[in-house]
Formats: sequence, structure tokens, C-alpha cells
Amino acid sequence: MIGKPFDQAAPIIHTLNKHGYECFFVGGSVRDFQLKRTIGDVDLATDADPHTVQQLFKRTIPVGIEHGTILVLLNDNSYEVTTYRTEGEYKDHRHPEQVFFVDSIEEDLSRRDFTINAIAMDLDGNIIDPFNGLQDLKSKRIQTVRHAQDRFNEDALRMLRAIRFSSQLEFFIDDEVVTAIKENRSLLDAISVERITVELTKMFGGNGVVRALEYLKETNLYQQLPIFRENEEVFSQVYKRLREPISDQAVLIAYLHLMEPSISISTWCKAYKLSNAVKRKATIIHEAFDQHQTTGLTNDLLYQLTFDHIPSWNEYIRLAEGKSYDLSELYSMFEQLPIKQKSDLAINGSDLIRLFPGRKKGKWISDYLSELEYQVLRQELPNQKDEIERQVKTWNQTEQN
Ligand SMILES: Nc1ccn([C@@H]2O[C@H](COP(=O)(O)OP(=O)(O)OP(=O)(O)O)[C@@H](O)[C@H]2O)c(=O)n1
Repeated sequence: MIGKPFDQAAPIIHTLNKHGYECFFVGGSVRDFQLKRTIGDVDLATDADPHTVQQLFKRTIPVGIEHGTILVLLNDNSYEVTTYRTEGEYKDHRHPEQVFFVDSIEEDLSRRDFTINAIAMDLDGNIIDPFNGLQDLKSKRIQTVRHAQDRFNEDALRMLRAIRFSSQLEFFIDDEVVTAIKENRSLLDAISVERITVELTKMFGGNGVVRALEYLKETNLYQQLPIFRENEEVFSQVYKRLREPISDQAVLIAYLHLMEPSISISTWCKAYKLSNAVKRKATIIHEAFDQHQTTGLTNDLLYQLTFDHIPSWNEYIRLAEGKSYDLSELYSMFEQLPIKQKSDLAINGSDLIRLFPGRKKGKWISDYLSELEYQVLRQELPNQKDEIERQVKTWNQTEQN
């Protein structure tokens, strides 16, 4: 028994063991467990071949069967179960031409990127750690498994991953690794923008983002990144001014656009293949800034900022810091809001159902609640239960007439 996410996956290990196979937890979940961080996906490695894994479990999806990975569905969770493997020649610094299944967990661990990601753990919490990843976790060091140059030649994204982990975990990167990034940075050109975007998003959202920017500069890796590549000045602005993590993609894009207004939100979104939803949200945030600067926030924007579009006011305020708005004004605006989150509304879904016993549950409940939040936020309606109930009853009557 080592804790919830692992214990939930225990039946997979038990089943494989019962049939004579090994199976261990590997990768990020083991790393994060050792660091007492929140654990994301739990991945497993086994010596059973992918077809055996498919046969042993009722619900499976062959998500990456050619690389030995089967997704096993268990209760409400899913787990990647990958057969021990090494990777053959890489033809393009992205994908191994072929993978070879191997017999031991140690060999499997030896193909992984960093020592801190090359630790395996069993159900009792026993560790297999041939590359001293635990020691590196203690010394907060990012070091590749064996030679950095080889690791980056296999998958160039690992250069960005090193810097992303330095941000998320607030670790330093080993000198040999920094040098290898400097020397091999052009390999990143082979990597798809989508994969780069995933890493950059995690990097900018990490507590060590300032340190990550230092590494991007020291290694010149930023020169391989869309837009920064062609606009050195944009990178120097961000490098000089960004002091806090920004975890939301839209806030980040709005921020980058603020740094250099001549590069539009849609240019950023196109270059990093971000969705239209991110683009819309970034545009709203930007409008909020502009309006705030000239006329103060309108009620509509205030509503959007509070409930729909900004994950937290703190990020908005941080963004404003970059433009030196009067922050005390923003704070006091927030303090004065009659409701600061949805649950502050004096009425909830159950109250609405109780008010209209004959009415079937449905979308009308969330529609009513949204409209009420909006009116209360705009101070058109006081946040008092009796007043709100009176208002709702009038809507109901109008609908019935
Ligand atoms: N380019 C890569 C990507 C992944 N891995 C290995 O595959 C594991 C799982 O990768 P992934 O899920 O991408 O990252 P995590 O390390 O799990 O980190 P996170 O979940 O925080 O993104 C890593 O720990 C590492 O052992 C690797 O060696 N090289």
C-alpha cells in the first residue's frame, strides 16, 4: 500500500504477476511520488508482450502497439502498460525507426531521458534505480541517462523537456547537459510544433520559470522557437520582465502580445498551433486590458473575467503588473464584487428545483444560474435569497405565458 493512484492500479500488477510476468510503476508518477508532488498519469512497464497484455485484460486499447504500449482501462481510470523496450536507430531525432523488446526493467530504464525519470517502483514502494535518480532528486539535478548528446540525438524534444523540468521542479541542469543543448539546439527543428507547445506551456506554468528563461538564453535554445526565432527582442522583453509563472495558455498569449504589440494574438496562436478557443480567450483578456486602461472594465468584461475567461484574478493582476496598471485599483475592484465565485450566489440549483417542483431537471437550471450570476455581478439584483427567488418566479411566469 503506497497511496491512492498506485493502489488503484494494483490489480494490473497482480494480474500480470499471477501469470508469471513482472510489472513496475515507471516514469513521471514515480518521480513525483518521491518528490511528494501531485501525481499525474500512472504508467507501468512489464516484460509481458503487448498481445499478452491485451489478452489478460478485458478492456484495452492498442494506443501504441507498435511501440509496445497498450492502454488498460480499469474502473474509471486508464493506464499505459508498455513492454520493456529499447529504441533502435532514430532516423529523424523524433521517432525510433524500430523498437526492440528487452528482458529486463534495467534495460528499459536505460532508454529513458533523465535519471529522475528512470526509476521503477513496485507495489510495496521498493525502488529499482540503476542510474541514481533518487540521489539526483535529492540534489535537485537534471542529468541525462548516460550521454546527453546521444539522448538528444534520439529525441530532440528532450532538450526542451530538460528546461521544462527545471521550471516545474525548480531543479538545476547538469553542466554537461547544458553544453549538449547548446551544441545540438538545431535538432529541435525536427520536432513538431504541437509537442513544443506542450513543453513550453508546462515550462511557463512552472514555479521556476525565471530559471527556465535563463537556460533558454544560456543555451540559445529560444532561437529554435517560433516567433522568438525571428524576433530576438521579444525574447529579451520576456526574459527581462516575466517574474512569475503563467499557467493558462490564453493569459500567456495575451501577455506575449502585450510585450510586443506588433505580433498579434492570432500570429502567436497560428505559430504555436493553439485552438480557436485559446485565441478567443486571449483576445477577450487583451480587450479587458485596453478597456480598463481607457474607461475601466465594463460589466460584461468583468463578468467574463470573473467567471468565464480568467482562471484566477491573480494571473490577471500579474499580467497587469507587466503593464504597470494601478494594481490597488484592481484589487479593490475585486474586493467589491458582490460575488467572487459561482458558489457565492445566494441561491443554487437545488433551490431552483425546490421552487419549481413540477419542472423536470434540465438546462434551464444552469441558464437561470448564469443569468442570476450576471445580474448580481452587475449589481442589478442584490445577492439575497428572497430577492433572487422573486426574480426567478417572474421569469418562470413569463415563460409559461
Ligand atoms: N522524450 C521522452 C519522453 C518520455 N520519456 C520517458 O517516458 C516517461 C513518461 O513520459 P511523459 O509522460 O511524457 O512525461 P513524464 O515524465 O511522465 O512527465 P509529465 O507527466 O509531468 O509530463 C518519462 O518519465 C521518461 O521516462 C523519455 O525517455 N523521453
